Amino acid sequence: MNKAIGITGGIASGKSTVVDFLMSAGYEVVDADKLVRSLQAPGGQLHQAIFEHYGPDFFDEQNELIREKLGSRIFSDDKARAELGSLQGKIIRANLYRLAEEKVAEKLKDGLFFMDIPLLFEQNYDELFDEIWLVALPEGQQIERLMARNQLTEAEARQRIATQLPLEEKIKRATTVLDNSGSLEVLQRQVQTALEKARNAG
Ligand SMILES: CC(C)(COP(=O)(O)OP(=O)(O)OC[C@H]1O[C@@H](n2cnc3c(N)ncnc32)[C@H](O)[C@@H]1O)[C@@H](O)C(=O)NCCC(=O)NCCS
Ligand SMILES: Nc1ncnc2c1ncn2[C@@H]1O[C@H](COP(=O)(O)OP(=O)(O)OP(=O)(O)O)[C@@H](O)[C@H]1O
Repeated sequence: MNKAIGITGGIASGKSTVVDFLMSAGYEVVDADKLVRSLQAPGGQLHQAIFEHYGPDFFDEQNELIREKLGSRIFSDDKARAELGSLQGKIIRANLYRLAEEKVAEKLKDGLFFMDIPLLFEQNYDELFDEIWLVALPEGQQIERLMARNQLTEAEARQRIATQLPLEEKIKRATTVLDNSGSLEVLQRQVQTALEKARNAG
């Protein structure tokens, strides 16, 4: 039986960067956002429900969801975000649980299974994991990195961060905190240490 490790953190905190380290070290990592995107693609379990609720204006000529448009809608409106949660929540949850169950039973490097799952705490996925690694950084730096990566204004970046659980709350629920306020090398060393601990904990 593999050990399941959830990797989480606020928007633009550095989860994908941690995942890149793990994957280049040969570990398998399931990406929850990617799974959600496949469910939202034409023919996927969520596509029809989103189409019926939001209408054709939210889809392009290829019938693909215009993600930035739906993102702008839900990040600026609490009610719209809650609605999207009720529309998608159950199906996403069932698929993530199924995938985790499958992976935990597979033969994997060092008996470790990782899932990159941004909304782990907000949507209460804690019980799926033996360990939870939180990628953390001060809000000022998070805003800077988010603005640079997504070409957002400071107000837009702050608004997105405000839709997520505060960092202090996440720290309380994490088993390991990876501080990403320094260089990539410093982050990588913390990942190595966390990996050694996870392997030794059996
Ligand atoms: C609204 C959508 C279509 C926007 O797509 P887009 O490609 O612009 O963003 P992407 O999916 O890459 O998400 C980027 C980041 O935004 C944050 N985020 C996404 N959804 C939410 C939300 N409902 N509340 C708070 N933060 C969110 C996460 O940090 C995520 O990593 C998409 O984010 C979505 O369907 N969100 C719901 C996802 C969900 O419920 N996932 C559950 C398992 S993590
Ligand atoms: N230690 C670091 N120093 C400088 N920039 C960094 C560092 N770590 C990550 N970044 C940059 O910050 C941005 C956010 O990192 P990354 O994409 O890994 O975050 P994420 O948590 O996966 O984001 P999201 O969940 O929003 O997709 C990226 O542009 C990345 O290159």
